[in-house]
Amino acid sequence: MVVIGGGSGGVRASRIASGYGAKVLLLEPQTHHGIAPYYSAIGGTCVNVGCVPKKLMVFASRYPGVSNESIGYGWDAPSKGTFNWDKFMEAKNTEITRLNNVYGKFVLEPAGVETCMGLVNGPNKVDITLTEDGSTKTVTTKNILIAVGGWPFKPDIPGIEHTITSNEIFYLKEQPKRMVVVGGGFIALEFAQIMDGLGTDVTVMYRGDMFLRGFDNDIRQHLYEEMDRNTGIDIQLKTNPSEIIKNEDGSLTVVTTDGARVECDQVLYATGRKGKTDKLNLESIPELKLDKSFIPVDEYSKTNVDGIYAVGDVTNRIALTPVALMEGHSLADTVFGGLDRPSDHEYVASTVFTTPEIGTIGYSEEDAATKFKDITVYKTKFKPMMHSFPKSEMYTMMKLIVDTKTQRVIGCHIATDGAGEMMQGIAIAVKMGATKQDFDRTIGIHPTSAEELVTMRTPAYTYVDGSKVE
Ligand SMILES: Cc1cc2nc3c(=O)[nH]c(=O)nc-3n(C[C@H](O)[C@H](O)[C@H](O)COP(=O)(O)OP(=O)(O)OC[C@H]3O[C@@H](n4cnc5c(N)ncnc54)[C@H](O)[C@@H]3O)c2cc1C
Ligand SMILES: NC(=O)c1ccc[n+]([C@@H]2O[C@H](COP(=O)([O-])OP(=O)(O)OC[C@H]3O[C@@H](n4cnc5c(N)ncnc54)[C@H](O)[C@@H]3O)[C@@H](O)[C@H]2O)c1
Repeated sequence: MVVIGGGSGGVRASRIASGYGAKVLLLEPQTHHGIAPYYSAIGGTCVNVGCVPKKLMVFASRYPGVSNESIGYGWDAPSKGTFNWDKFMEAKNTEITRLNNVYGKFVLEPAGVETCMGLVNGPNKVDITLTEDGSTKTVTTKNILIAVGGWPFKPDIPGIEHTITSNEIFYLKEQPKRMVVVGGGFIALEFAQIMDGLGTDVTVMYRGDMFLRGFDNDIRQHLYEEMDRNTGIDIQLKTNPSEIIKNEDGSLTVVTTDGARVECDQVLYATGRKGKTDKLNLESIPELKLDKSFIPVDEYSKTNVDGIYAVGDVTNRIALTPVALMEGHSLADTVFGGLDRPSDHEYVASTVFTTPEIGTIGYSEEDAATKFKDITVYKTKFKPMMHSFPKSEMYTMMKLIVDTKTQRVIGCHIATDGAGEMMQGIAIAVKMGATKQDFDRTIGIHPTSAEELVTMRTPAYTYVDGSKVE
């Protein structure tokens, strides 16, 4: 098998397939992270310009909040300190280089990885351009796995070339003093909060009524209120830029469709990602079905052409690292391990690493009411001990959505500190099919916020035949 793309899905599929005795060649343009044109390297988006460096920035951004609250716990007013962008970025780069080296030793060396661009050239042929010297060769193979991931999408408006994406933010030479973030998904909200925490003046522009479309509505509203009250972020809903103007002093002016103007130093576009298929020479397999930039696959990650598979973000299923890992693993188990392993995308938990974090699994209240018709909703909002003692106005929200007929918990949504860590355990229970009674007979851990999940006894309201009954 030739695997094009050494990210989460490609690396996992390669390792498992070669464990079954398959001859695998894995292609990736860089051994180490770095700026344009690739940004990514072995390990993929997650390790180089995604989950990992992002989470390091999340950690960095939360110290001022902790320091502020410490006053309520009896600490004399701690110095606010200043954030040193250069120092952080240097340490971040060293850490990502360390991870690249780990991949080199444990993935590149044993798995026969070529550092090169791979381009398909028909159903069983891949052209390889070596990164080192630009020389080319062609290999023939029984199976091709396309695991090239995604790339940021930016709408085509005047001045868009002056803006950055999540790729560039990890390599900015200096911390912007003022920043506009465009979008209302995971990346926009995470970076808005990161940069606010680090001391940048942030404006979020989201074109819709409320950000995080598709998430539970109460949780979206809750996050909005928490961000509005506890951060300096100027959240502008129903707002979309129409033009970006570069001024003589290097600053930028964002002009919105309703004529407003916001001055800033950087504009971060986080308006979604497309599949990175544009330079893959897919024209060489005209029979291969595409859905715009994405490659549709069946539950076994097989395309409509025999011997060609795709996993991860490029398939436009669920764009998360653990999902790409599962897809790559299942594919290798099925094709090389003789097992029947369809990918399983039901009840996948995820977390938006804002403050508070938004941990979620299963159906939102709105989707559950449409699909299951009769549901029972349990809901709580409270000030957790950690924030109530220092008199901070920071609230937690937790919701359980239960299928009334079977009593199965079909959705759980948590907005609180550490929701990601909390949600992983809940995800096991929900995936196993736990009922509300299973939650009820589980003894809480005291004193925690999480114990609320097993002590919510009275329904907030129900839905009967899809309609809300208070
Ligand atoms: C800013 C950001 C933050 C994120 N945070 C999280 C998070 O907290 N949690 C989470 O679960 N997910 C997160 N994600 C999503 C996660 O990174 C992706 O879902 C995951 O990396 C997808 O894996 P993949 O294998 O499909 O592709 P990728 O990891 O993108 O790997 C694809 C690889 O293919 C290589 N490639 C592309 N074209 C070619 C070619 N022609 N030849 C050879 N190689 C090629 C690329 O260089 C790349 O390294 C984040 C994403 C971003 C952008
Ligand atoms: N914590 C995590 O697990 C995490 C973090 C980051 C990214 N991710 C993954 O990466 C994916 C991509 O993240 P993302 O934030 O780029 O995408 P997204 O799909 O989550 O959000 C894109 C946002 O841009 C808006 N948008 C789209 N086109 C627009 C346009 N023309 N003008 C204005 N706004 C526009 C959308 O309304 C949406 O709010 C996520 O869906 C997620 O699966 C996960």
